[in-house]
Amino acid sequence: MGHIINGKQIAAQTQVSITERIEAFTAETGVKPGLTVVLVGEDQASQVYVRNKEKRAVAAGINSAVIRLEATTSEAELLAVVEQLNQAEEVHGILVQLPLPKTIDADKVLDRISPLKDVDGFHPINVGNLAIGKEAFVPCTPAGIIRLIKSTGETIAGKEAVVVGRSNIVGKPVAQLLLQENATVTIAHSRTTDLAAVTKRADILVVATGLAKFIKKEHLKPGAIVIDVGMDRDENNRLCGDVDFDDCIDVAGYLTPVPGGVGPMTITMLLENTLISAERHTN
Ligand SMILES: Nc1nc2c(c(=O)[nH]1)N[C@@H](CN(C=O)c1ccc(C(=O)N[C@@H](CCC(=O)O)C(=O)O)cc1)CN2
Repeated sequence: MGHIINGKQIAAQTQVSITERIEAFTAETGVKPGLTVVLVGEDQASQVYVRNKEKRAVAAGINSAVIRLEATTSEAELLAVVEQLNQAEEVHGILVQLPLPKTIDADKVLDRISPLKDVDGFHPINVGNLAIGKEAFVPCTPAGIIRLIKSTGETIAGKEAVVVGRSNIVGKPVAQLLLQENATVTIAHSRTTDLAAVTKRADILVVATGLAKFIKKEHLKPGAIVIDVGMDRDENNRLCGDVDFDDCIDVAGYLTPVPGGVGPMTITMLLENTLISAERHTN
């Protein structure tokens, strides 16, 4: 039976140490890290995530604000809000919650956020700096994934890592981070022929396909560390991941559950990025 990686517990422990660092930073500088989240529209899941971000930011000692805008907000109006936040001295981190309404070009908005306040790590300058190993804001979900892998105590250097999925938000950045940790990295995707032959090589398998219970035990190397980034619905409309947990738990060495795996780490890493940004903005 593989070990379950308890993301909820690791996120809570990590939040305690970030809170202590924020306390020390504020005591030394008199500055409270500031985070503003912009939420456009009524997407139910986004509302829950944004409320959780606000609650956890406040608990960590961050000055947290949420700007809620109507679903009918135009792209120009949203860009003007981002511009104001770029100029606001007390705001160290800006996050525009995704998805945005279809009437708004998300890339255009993300590109307008100052790269120095881009705590999501989605701005092309941060993406580029991450790729060439320079100082960058690291996207929160990929950063959390690396922490979860490290929590197993296994070394990453020299291991075969396979990432299934090539999105800009998870697949590509997590591959970059694994490469920085000296893993041998393969990115597989929907056009990969004989996926199981590729995933079976993986000592570390990160799955971000968006397909419910897509990865079965036949895809795994016995003992592998398996990180499930999926947030899908099963046949009973229950939240599940891209990995068939019940099928894989006896073959994997370590496996993240859904819920309670990668998701909780995303918000923790956002708090850390906000602290890092406040430190960089404060001399
Ligand atoms: N600007 C951004 N937008 C979005 C991001 C992001 O990183 N930046 N990620 C997701 C949503 N998200 C945070 O914003 C997020 C998703 C899920 C979780 C989480 O803790 N999930 C729980 C389950 C929750 C449930 O029951 O529905 C879990 O996995 O245990 C946290 C944050 C898209 N948008």
